[in-house]
Amino acid sequence: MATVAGVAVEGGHWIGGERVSSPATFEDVSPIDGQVIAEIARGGAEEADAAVRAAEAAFPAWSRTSREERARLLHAVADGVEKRLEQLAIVETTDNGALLRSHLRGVMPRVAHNFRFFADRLLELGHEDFDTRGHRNHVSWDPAGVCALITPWNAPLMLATWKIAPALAAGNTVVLKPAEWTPLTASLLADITAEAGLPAGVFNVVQGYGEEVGAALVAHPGVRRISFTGSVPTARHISAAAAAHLTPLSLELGGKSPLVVFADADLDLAVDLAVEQYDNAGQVCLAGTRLLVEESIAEEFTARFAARAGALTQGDPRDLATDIGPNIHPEHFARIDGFVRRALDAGATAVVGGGPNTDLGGLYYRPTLFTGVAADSEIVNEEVFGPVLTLQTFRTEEQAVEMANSTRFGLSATLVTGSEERAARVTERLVAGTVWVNCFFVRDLKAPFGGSRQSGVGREGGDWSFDFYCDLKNTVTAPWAK
Ligand SMILES: NC(=O)C1=CN([C@@H]2O[C@H](COP(=O)(O)OP(=O)(O)OC[C@H]3O[C@@H](n4cnc5c(N)ncnc54)[C@H](O)[C@@H]3O)[C@@H](O)[C@H]2O)C=CC1
Ligand SMILES: O=C(O)/C=C/C=C(\O)C(=O)O
Repeated sequence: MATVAGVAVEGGHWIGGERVSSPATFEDVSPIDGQVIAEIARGGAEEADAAVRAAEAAFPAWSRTSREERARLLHAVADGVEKRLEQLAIVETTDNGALLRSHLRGVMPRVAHNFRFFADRLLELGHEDFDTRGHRNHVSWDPAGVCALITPWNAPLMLATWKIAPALAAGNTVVLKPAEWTPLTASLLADITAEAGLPAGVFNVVQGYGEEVGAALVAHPGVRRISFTGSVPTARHISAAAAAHLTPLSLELGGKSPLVVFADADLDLAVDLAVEQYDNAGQVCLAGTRLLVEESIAEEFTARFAARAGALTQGDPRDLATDIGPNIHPEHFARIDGFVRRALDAGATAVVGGGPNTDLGGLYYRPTLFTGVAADSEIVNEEVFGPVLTLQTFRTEEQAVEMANSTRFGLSATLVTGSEERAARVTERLVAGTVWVNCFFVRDLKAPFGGSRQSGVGREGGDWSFDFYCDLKNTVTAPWAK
């Protein structure tokens, strides 16, 4: 048990409704100041197996629990999240360095909303009936079984509960493997589910490294669904493991999304939206990191952007006035810096930032904007996952579309334009799971969410989540004899 920012957090796994330790542990380090904040159990194949078995044992009763009761319990979990919102927010900030302000105002309320939304959606989920030559077709959503959920560190509890809530609502049991850099809020969530009255084994957490407990979990024959959010290389490993048992999987991966600004745009709005892409120190998969700006306004846009970016406050994420906190980990910081150095070596110009924030030290990287970047350069095509944007210009709508679609990713795209007709024309041709027009990150959980190309496989959200987490069954019944 550790005390993090005054909150007691268990470092063990949560398996079958009990805390379980492992012979080995690893240190959880805060990106804010490099302090070790907790010792966490380092699971492996044994713990993955124990968690899947606990989830298998809990499945028959949970899958037959009425929809109303499942929904009630998920609302009770949401109540627990809301009751402990401040604790969850400060623990998450201490663990991953994202802004306390965001956790308090947006992220943790969204965590509660994830549970409430899917609880309510479950009760609305209809069943389809139709006739074929007098025979009745009845389509039902049957729970699939044990779901293995593997999640990243950039928005740990929000991205985990976005999967946990629909998986549980659908009548499945869950084994969650949070990222090893941010294990803490998953552990607090285990306490909250127990307090809410979720039966033992319905929700389990295994802690540890991806290559160890994560790999064992996704290769387990008892797992019926795998949902993963993270990087493309890890997705390849997980897909290969899933192939062995033909386990259905959902992948939400990285991006290199365009933010396209046309000359007819409201320039103040365009600059606001562009600066917003530094949110979470650039560690947002959906971020529009490639600014594509119509040539005639590029000079003015760049000047205004530089002024706005220069006024951002970088510092301790626990301070509510801070706009940009630290990046997650020294390894990740070095990776970001590598991208920036190679871009500079290749001749790019840093009109904003261009290196670590040496005044603050630690893991603080200056928000950076590059111009003079080649279309085929690394910095334009590879995901940095840090506060690093590029700016390229275009002359025609055709060219803008071509540039927007030019990477191997297709997660999101943002358009800023004053023309409704143009927005419709361009949107139709963009390869992206989500397109925002004159806005960014407006999310309705009813909407399908996921990526095209190498940004993902499949969609979750709304009824698409139930489609993924269930085995759809069609029962065809002949007319009964009268
Ligand atoms: N599309 C989306 O919604 C999002 C995508 N991402 C992407 O994730 C990346 C950053 O997150 P990271 O945590 O660094 O990604 P990552 O792929 O390294 O790790 C994600 C999770 O996978 C686990 N893992 C690693 N190797 C594994 C293996 N062999 N088997 C099973 N599990 C394994 C890790 O322990 C962690 O829990 C970025 O590329 C980002 O774009 C991040 C957030 C949202
Ligand atoms: O809104 C969602 O469901 C997913 C959002 C993704 C992020 O916040 C992220 O990758 O940072």
